Amino acid sequence: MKRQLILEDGTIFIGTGFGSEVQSIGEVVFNTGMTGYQEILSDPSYCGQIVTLTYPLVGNYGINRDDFESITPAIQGFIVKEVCDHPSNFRSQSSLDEFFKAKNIPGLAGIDTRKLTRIIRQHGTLKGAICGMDVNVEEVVASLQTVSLPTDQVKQVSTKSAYPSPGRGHRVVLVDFGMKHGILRELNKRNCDVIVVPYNVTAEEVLRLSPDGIMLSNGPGDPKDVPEAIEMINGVLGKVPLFGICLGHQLFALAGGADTERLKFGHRGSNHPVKDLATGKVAITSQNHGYTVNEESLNNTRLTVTHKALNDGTIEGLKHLDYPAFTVQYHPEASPGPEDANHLFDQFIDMIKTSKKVGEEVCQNA
Ligand SMILES: NC(=O)CC[C@H](N)C(=O)O
Repeated sequence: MKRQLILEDGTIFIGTGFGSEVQSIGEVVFNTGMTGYQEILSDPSYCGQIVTLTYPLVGNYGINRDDFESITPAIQGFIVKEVCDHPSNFRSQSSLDEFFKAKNIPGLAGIDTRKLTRIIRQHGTLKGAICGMDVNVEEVVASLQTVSLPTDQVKQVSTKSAYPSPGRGHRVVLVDFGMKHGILRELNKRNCDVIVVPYNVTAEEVLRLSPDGIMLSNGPGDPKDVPEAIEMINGVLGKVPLFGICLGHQLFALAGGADTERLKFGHRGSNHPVKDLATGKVAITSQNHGYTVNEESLNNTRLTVTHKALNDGTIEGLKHLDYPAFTVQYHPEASPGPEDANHLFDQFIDMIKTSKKVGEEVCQNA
């Protein structure tokens, strides 16, 4: 069935609908990954957004049991050049069409997604609506121009209550701002005794769980929409080693007194080069973010830049000068994407071990 994408600047793309036939609106963003569509569409950081892929044929290996990054996708819509109706893979359980119907998410195929991407690159991220052909386009454009999108995305996707993911190793409190399951998998692989907690947990509640380390997850939206997390981070900083990813990195920066700002069209893909300023080594990383830390705002803080993006020079990593705490803007858990940065989870575990050792020595000398 014919359906369309209407952008707030009045551009229209007419294609064929798949999945649900509901009308939806959201921020239209593009991802340049050549594979990994299941992880992308189930990454909670895309909550409230309509995602388009620049890779032209999507759905070939279907949807399987194993590759989800969350239980239910939080995207507002999915736009591809060509959707595969008959996936072929031993793991495939359903096609994209069947999956999106079951999840009540609209899809649009048959449009020039690279042209759409160029428009977004030129104008910056735009709001858009996926709808049928029977709407009044002028009215839709006018409402897109005036509507404000929700700001409670983190609340929508974070866990409602704490739950354990037990292990025999270090206890890690993982603050779920819209966590990709890949982060939990990486901690589990390292035998961590993980407790996942909601986004609005207080510092006291975190410390009462006696963590050896605190992990701040990725998540959707503007970091400034989560002030309770900034307060929590300041309450735990210096008391327990801390590692943050993506939204966790941005919140760490805000807690440290720095500022964040919106990027024109964001970084979303699986091949973003990032330089480690200490070693000069470049990692190819998986990324999905629309905000970044403002470099000048770091001037009077105790935070220092550890990593930079090679494409546009934006900040990709920070560490605290006084406390065991570091964060990255990119995704060391990949899912999807290259695993060049996976060692950062080991660095976190090493930081926990060192802190424990220092703590023991202090106790012995007391
Ligand atoms: N993946 C993330 O955690 C994204 C962080 C934030 N929502 C941004 O878009 O910049």
